[in-house]
Formats: sequence, C-alpha cells, structure tokens
Amino acid sequence: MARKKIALIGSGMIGGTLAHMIGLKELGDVVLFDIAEGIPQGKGLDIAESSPVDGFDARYVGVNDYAGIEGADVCIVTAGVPRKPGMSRDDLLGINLKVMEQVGAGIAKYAPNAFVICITNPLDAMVWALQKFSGLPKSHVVGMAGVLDSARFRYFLAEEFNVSVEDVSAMTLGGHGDDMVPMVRYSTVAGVPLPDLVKMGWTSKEKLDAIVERTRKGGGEIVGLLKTGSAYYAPASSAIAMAESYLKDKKRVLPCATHLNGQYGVKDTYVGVPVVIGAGGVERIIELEFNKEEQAMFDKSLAAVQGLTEACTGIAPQLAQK
Ligand SMILES: NC(=O)c1ccc[n+]([C@@H]2O[C@H](COP(=O)([O-])OP(=O)(O)OC[C@H]3O[C@@H](n4cnc5c(N)ncnc54)[C@H](O)[C@@H]3O)[C@@H](O)[C@H]2O)c1
Ligand SMILES: O=C(O)C[C@H](O)C(=O)O
Repeated sequence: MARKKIALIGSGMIGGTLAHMIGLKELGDVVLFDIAEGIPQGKGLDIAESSPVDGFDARYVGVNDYAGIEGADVCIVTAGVPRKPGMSRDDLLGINLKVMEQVGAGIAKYAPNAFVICITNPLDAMVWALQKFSGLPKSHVVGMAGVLDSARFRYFLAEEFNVSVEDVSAMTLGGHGDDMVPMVRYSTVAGVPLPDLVKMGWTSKEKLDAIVERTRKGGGEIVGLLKTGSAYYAPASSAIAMAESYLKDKKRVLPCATHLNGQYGVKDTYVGVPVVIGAGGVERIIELEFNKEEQAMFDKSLAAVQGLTEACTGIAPQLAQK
C-alpha cells in the first residue's frame, strides 16, 4: 500500500514537531509548506537525516508553493502567528484570518479530498473561516483544541491523585478560550467520576476548582513561561491523535471543534464537542445532555466564539455568503 501524504501548512514550532512525530509513528510521507523560504526545506532535511538513527521510512519535502501539497490525504494547518505574553488568542484574529484565506484557497485547489485539521488561533473562528474559504465538506474540516485542553486537565488530575495519566479520562468542551468548559461530571479516574472522588476524600472541591481554572488558562501558562510563543509539543501530539484516527479509521471519540448545524441547538458554528473520527472524517457528533450549570458555561463559551465569527464576517464579508 502506498504511503499516505500528509501536508503541514505552516512549518514553525508546531509544524516541525508534527513532521518529526509523523516520521517516528510512520504515519506517511510529509510535505512541509511555509511562506518562509528555507524553513520547511531545512526542517524536512534535518528530520529525514534522523530517520536512519530512529529507523523510520518517510519521505520529507519542503515547499513554498501550494502545488507541493497536491493530492494530500491530510492537511494540518498551523500557518499564522502565535500570541506572546500580554496578548489573548483573540488578538490574532485579524492577521490569522488573512492567512486562512490563502490556506483555504491552496487546499481547495490542490488537496480538495483531504481531511483538514486546523490548529491556528483563535481556533474556533479560524476553523470556521477555513472551512468556508476552502469549501471542503464540513465533515472533513475540524479544529484541534479539545484534545489538548483535555490532555492538560488529565495531566493536572493525574498529578493531584498521584495516579497514571493513562487511568485519567477527562473531557473539555466549548470554545478554545478561557471560557472553555472542563466537564467535571464526565471526567473519571478508572471510571470513577470526579465528584465521587471528592466524596471519597481523594481531593477537595476547592482543589478541583483550582485544577479546572488552571486547565482553562493552560495555554497562557505556557506562553508566560516561553515568552517567545506558545505551546507546541502537546498541541502537536493532540493533532496527531486526530490525524491517526482518520488515517487508521480508528473511530476514536475525541473532543474537536466541529461544525454544528442544529446539534446542541447551535447553528453554523464550530465549537468543541465529542465526535467520532474515522475514515469518513467526522462520522458522528455526540450530543451530551448538560445540567443547568454546564449549559450556562457552554452558552457563555459559545457566545464568545460567535462574537469572534461575527468579527470575521466584519473583516471578510464574503464569509456571510458561504
Ligand atoms: N488550537 C490550539 O490548541 C493551539 C495550540 C498551540 C498553538 N496554536 C496556534 O497555532 C499557530 C501556530 O503556532 P506555532 O507555535 O507553530 O507558530 P510559529 O510562529 O512557530 O509557526 C507558524 C508558521 O506559520 C508561517 N506562516 C505565517 N504566515 C503564513 C502564511 N500566510 N502561509 C503559510 N505559512 C505562514 C510562519 O512562517 C511560521 O513558520 C498559532 O496561531 C498558535 O496560536 C493553537
Ligand atoms: O495559548 C495559546 O496561545 C496557544 C494554544 O491555544 C494553547 O492553548 O496552548
């Protein structure tokens, strides 16, 4: 069977990490694309030169022309700019929206059958715009955020309980902003929900609230430490989990920014909910029943996302027609 072709649109910190992980996991051949000349070529060659040491077979090509992504099976989009300390993700909207227009046109022309994973921030608005600019089916354009936010939640919980991260399952829904919705009721250690663990004395309500807050601000915590940009190892791992589920038809259930049109009572908006990802792209959207408090948090997060998509339409009025 021929290897799959994976195009990385943006070859910065996340793009380079993705390229390395794809080789190590032998998921396919890699095309690195960027507007910066030499970066995708240099990163591609550097990683290819590591392949004899690590023992993986994958072809690496670096390009500055969208023609290079022709026929890609998967496109992972990180093109644009990250935030720096003092900025919110929303401050990136104007600049990254223009980038999404170019990326959407490039994917539409050269990789219209691809499964597209957008990572660029502000995530929910950017994936919404990218789907419209590209015209690709909504089942084949998703945003990565929930897997990352849930991974942070899982990591903090595993630390608190002093148990393996593997036995902690957690879910974070809504938009990828500080109003995201970590779902305490649906998060468990070996199947035991967090509220039960509080009753069992494993932790206190106050400590759990602090973990939820830390999860919500997890991106900003890393930005504050790095100072030059934002997280890239965990974001790359998270996008790889989504790409792998598509490429191997694993049908994993993952929280992803997905196009909702009726589900959760939401119209034409991308926001994080649990979905099944398989060979058909987003194959099923899981509609959870929220309690009153969860519904209020989801509505708040949704309103923030919809404010951003409205801002996109203000900048690019053609988005309203698509
Ligand atoms: N969704 C998430 O959970 C999540 C997590 C981390 C980062 N992010 C976002 O991902 C994006 C990338 O982060 P990064 O750390 O890799 O940034 P980076 O600056 O290291 O890389 C971005 C790359 O995009 C390239 N680029 C800029 N404009 C372009 C264009 N018009 N066409 C093609 N390439 C272009 C740049 O040359 C650069 O190499 C940022 O917007 C960041 O906020 C999102
Ligand atoms: O916080 C950021 O700006 C990057 C990303 O969205 C993250 O959550 O790490």
